[in-house]
Amino acid sequence: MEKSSVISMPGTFSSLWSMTVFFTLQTLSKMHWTPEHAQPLNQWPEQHLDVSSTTPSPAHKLELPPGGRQRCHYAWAHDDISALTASNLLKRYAEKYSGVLDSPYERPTLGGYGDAAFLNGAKGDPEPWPGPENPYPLASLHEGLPGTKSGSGGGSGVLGGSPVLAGNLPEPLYAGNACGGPSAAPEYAAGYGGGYLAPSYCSQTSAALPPPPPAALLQPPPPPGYGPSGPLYNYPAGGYAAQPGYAALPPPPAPPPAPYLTSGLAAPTPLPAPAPPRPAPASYGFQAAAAGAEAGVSLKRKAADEGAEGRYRKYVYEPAKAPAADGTSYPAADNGECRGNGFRSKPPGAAEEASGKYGSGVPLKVLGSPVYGPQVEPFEKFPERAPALAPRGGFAVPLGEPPKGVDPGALELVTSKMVDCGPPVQWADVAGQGALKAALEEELVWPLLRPPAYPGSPRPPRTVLLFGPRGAGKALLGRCLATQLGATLLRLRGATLAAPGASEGARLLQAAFAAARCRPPAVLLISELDALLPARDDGAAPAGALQAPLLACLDGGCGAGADGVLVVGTTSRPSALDEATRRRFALRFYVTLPDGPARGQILQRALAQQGCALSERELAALVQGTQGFSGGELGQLCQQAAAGAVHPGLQRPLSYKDLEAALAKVGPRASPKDLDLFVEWDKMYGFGH
Ligand SMILES: Nc1ncnc2c1ncn2[C@@H]1O[C@H](COP(=O)(O)OP(=O)(O)OP(=O)(O)O)[C@@H](O)[C@H]1O
Ligand SMILES: [Mg+2]
Repeated sequence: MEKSSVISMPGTFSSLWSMTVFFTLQTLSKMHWTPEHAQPLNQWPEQHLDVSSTTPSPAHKLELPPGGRQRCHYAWAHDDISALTASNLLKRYAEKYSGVLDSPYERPTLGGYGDAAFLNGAKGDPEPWPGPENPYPLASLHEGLPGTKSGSGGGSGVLGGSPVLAGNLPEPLYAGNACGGPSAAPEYAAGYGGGYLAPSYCSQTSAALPPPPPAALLQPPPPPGYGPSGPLYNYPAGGYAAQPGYAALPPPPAPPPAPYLTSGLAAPTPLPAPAPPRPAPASYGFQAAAAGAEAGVSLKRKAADEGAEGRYRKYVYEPAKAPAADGTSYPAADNGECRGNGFRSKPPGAAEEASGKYGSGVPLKVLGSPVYGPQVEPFEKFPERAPALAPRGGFAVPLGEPPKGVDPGALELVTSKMVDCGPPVQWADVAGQGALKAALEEELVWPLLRPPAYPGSPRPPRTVLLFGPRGAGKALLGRCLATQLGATLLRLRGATLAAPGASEGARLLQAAFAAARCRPPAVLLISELDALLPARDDGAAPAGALQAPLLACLDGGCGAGADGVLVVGTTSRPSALDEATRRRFALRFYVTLPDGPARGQILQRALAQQGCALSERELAALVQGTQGFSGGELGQLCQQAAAGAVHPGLQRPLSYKDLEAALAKVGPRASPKDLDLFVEWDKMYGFGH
């Protein structure tokens, strides 16, 4: 038997029907295709099955890709069926379906047919065919066939199936389109000759289907505002509505103050009579240093500057008080005995207890430039006091003997000239610098006063470097440290030591360290430390011959290695310190210029000393006009104003006009560049606070 052609069945028929026609056509050997076969399948019932040949006609040939065949499993006719069987089959199914074939019908829409029945032309089971799943909704079959109309014509398939079929065949077989595609089928062109090839080739549509969408399109759609064409962040135009419970959010923090601008008092309204023009201090950059220095300050320490309650309240600058009734700036000693650093009969701890630990009720002295000089007392007259004080941890050591090798004459000179007998300085006496004061107390004073936690516990630092512009209060803080430690204060000036020559300076230096060791606890305050070192910036004079003795003494070679001595070095030229010297100072803190509020406090206090009280507006204007002034320069300003107010034969109180006039003569010395260098050095070598 000649190889039969491929005969596929309409997809809209039931499997039974397909098998019937299939086998009928299959077994009618020697049948030949006639042009009648090219008629649409909906005309089949009216036509006889005049199949006389298995030779495929051009209309039977489908250009189907292999994939389509695999997926569709359409039937292949073959010739291994006997003539008898074929005859029987033909007879049987012709009888069975004669009524069907002969009856007129209406063309239903394809949507009424199931999609499982004709998935495979050879399988009529209602169960789903275990073939590959179609991940995408299939397009209409006809879109993929040659000669079909594109578009979504609403016509039914050619073999859309008759209502008779629909009624006769099992329900599940007609649940929809055989291919699972859209139920609407386009109409075919009039000349289309593939009546047999009508839309039942459901699986073949996979080849003709448009390519699957890209994977990106299969993703769930992004939320609004995140689409590729949408804006990156879809902020509502008017901002987010207040959420319940979040309505009272505070406004975002203000940006940090601009460099070199005051962050303190508000700019006052201009005064009626402006001062004569002076090199504008407002453009001065002094606040950059403060801002940079305070960038990393903890809130805890910042609270000190803001006058917060609690343990840091003691750092708050005390308001100005009038001088003592007797006119003396400092309380007279009970017995006139100088114990160094202003200590007299009462230890600082006792004074604190009497006046409240954090300064409330402290009998204030008037600050400003102290009018005292180092009060001298012979070494032998040092009072006994250390044992009487509260336990001071490692800092309280028994009196030491003068170390051997120290020149007794120099020792005598040091003790007579360098012991500071000025008044004690409390934290509250230093305006501003809250963070620095807290850092000094936490990292220096407390560890020194606290008893060692255990034998062999690390030693607290014994050296600290305070660096910053001239007059910023470095020495004042050194004095304050001595007060807090209840220590004898010995003050040295680098320039003074270097002046008499290298050998004499070295002798004095060693004697100072030795004297400090003899009277523990002691604070040795060495101002202008850079004067002892080789000049690095300007290449000028001092040969730096004192550097070696200084380093030796700092290492303990001058008897200063004892526990009871704290060395405080200050400098306004930290860049002059080489690494060896720098390393000798365990702590390095930047003493910044006073900010606006601190300037106001210093001015108030200094002016009160002069018997001058400015109005709030005048004081604010003065604070604004003294940006970049150090504490020392503010004191000079007040002194200059006071000098201007004195006329021969006329003594009048100091007024704001005098201060304005003084502003034309006294100005800040540190330039913005200097301040930037401090900030840089602090970043590199400082400890921050
Ligand atoms: N924060 C401050 N509060 C109160 N007074 C201050 C403050 N800063 C400076 N002063 C006053 O300014 C004057 C100069 O201060 P001090 O001698 O401590 O400055 P300094 O930094 O040591 O200067 P120098 O680098 O020239 O040695 C002192 O009279 C001091 O009382
Ligand atoms: Mg000083």
